[in-house]
Amino acid sequence: MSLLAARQLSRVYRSGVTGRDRRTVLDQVTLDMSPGECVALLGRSGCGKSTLARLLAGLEQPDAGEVRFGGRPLPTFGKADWRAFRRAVQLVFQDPVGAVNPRETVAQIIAEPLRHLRGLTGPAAMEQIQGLLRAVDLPADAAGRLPQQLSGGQLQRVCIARALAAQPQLLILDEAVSNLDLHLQIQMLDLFARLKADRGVSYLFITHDLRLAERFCDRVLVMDDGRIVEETRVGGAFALTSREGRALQNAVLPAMPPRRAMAG
Ligand SMILES: Nc1ncnc2c1ncn2[C@@H]1O[C@H](COP(=O)(O)OP(=O)(O)OP(=O)(O)O)[C@@H](O)[C@H]1O
Ligand code: NI
Repeated sequence: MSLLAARQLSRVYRSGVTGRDRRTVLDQVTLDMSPGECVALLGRSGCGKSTLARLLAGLEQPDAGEVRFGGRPLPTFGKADWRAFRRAVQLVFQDPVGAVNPRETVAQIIAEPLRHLRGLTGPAAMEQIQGLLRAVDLPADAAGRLPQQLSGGQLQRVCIARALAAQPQLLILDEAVSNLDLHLQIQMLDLFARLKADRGVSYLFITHDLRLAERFCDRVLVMDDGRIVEETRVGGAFALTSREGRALQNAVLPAMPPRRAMAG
């Protein structure tokens, strides 16, 4: 069974006054995610990871190819199907400031998907909001604050809570934990791992840190210049062999805490 799949997905951005300058940002990308699977997507800045994430989430249309959800191509969806898709596939962006309305409180931000996607309002919604804030390690009184009253890392966790509020089947994390300190990154990954174990949630985890990918994911995809150039299962001493993959394995990164700290 396929949860979300991309078939020969291409995206070309046009620029210049006449739109004559064309840049192929995604070049026939094909991938398949199974329910409950956790896939890491790595590759240098500008290789097309975020573009692929937006296409998979249905936020942008491909120039060629298609995205399929549960075996059906997205363009054939009716209105009710779109709502179900919105609920099933959530995306968290790297920049939390651009992803929220600055005039809404944290509670209002998280209440949005609860109301629109799950039909929850009033005390039932408030209870969910408090539970979600606890899950992302924010204090209960954060509910009444505005985005500008939070740190970048706190606002990022609000965005994660908002995505979780939909109870998605697939969470696309576009460097969604990269701006958090390592301790919090691991805490969030523990939370995601629990949701994976308890509810079978799947993840597309976009990162620059191969070690986090290795700890958290079942499979690693390496992108280079709009293509997936390498794919490998995680486990044992796996080696990446593409030019990009080798660069990732040789990257010098800050020290990780010991593995048992992951569970804590
Ligand atoms: N809306 C757009 N119009 C034109 N070009 C774009 C647009 N969005 C992205 N690009 C270009 O497409 C390429 C891929 O961008 P993308 O953001 O997908 O890369 P990325 O792998 O996510 O990079 P990063 O690791 O820095 O986030 C880049 O060269 C970028 O400049
Ligand atoms: Ni990106």
